[in-house]
Amino acid sequence: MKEVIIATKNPGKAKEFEHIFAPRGIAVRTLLDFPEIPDIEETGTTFEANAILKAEAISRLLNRMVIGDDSGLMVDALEGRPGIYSARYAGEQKNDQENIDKVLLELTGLPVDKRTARFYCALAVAVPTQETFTVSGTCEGRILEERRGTHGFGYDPVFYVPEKGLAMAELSSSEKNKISHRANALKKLDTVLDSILKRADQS
Ligand SMILES: O=c1nc[nH]c2c1ncn2[C@H]1C[C@H](O)[C@@H](COP(=O)(O)OP(=O)(O)OP(=O)(O)O)O1
Ligand SMILES: [Mg+2]
Repeated sequence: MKEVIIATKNPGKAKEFEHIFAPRGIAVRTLLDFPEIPDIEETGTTFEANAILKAEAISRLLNRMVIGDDSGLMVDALEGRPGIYSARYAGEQKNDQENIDKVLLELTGLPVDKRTARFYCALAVAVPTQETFTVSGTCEGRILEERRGTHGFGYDPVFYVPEKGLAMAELSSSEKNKISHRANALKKLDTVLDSILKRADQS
């Protein structure tokens, strides 16, 4: 069976990649399957740079094709924050609930039309001996005043998706995986992924 390795330790991301790749007969492995691999420091200043850091570090280590995902929430009223700091917005402990609370606090009293935001996802594909490339995807929405829904992960409970009339965390995983920033980035890989997988198989 074909297999793709995603350089992530985030179980929420891992589930989404599995959901997206399984119907294509591609098994997903993540760093959760390689507990001995240490954290890759995200020292880049862009989502793309951090996705490349993760993908290339793990690709070198395993000598395999690896996809890195760096993603986050960009709030217009916060000049794009939390941005690349989304995971550690409320501190290095990387706590989703505390991160949400911090964003909600910063937006206290802000009217609906000023609460626009987007999710951003950069994917980097690193293949041994080849040049790494990146794609990106976004998903537009607004920050709610309170949490809604129990699905998904990260900031999903406070991210309202206007086209659905629901919070991201109220969508089923199938629905989220059709419209999310991650899904939109992956769509751009569609045309190249098969050939990459073939080449990666041979390497
Ligand atoms: O679909 C999403 N729905 C809700 N929140 C999301 C989503 N996608 C990213 N996010 C948030 C979670 C985390 O606060 C940050 C990602 O940070 P990011 O460094 O890319 O991932 P991470 O540290 O959790 O795992 P890893 O680096 O091992 O892939 O953005
Ligand atoms: Mg991270």
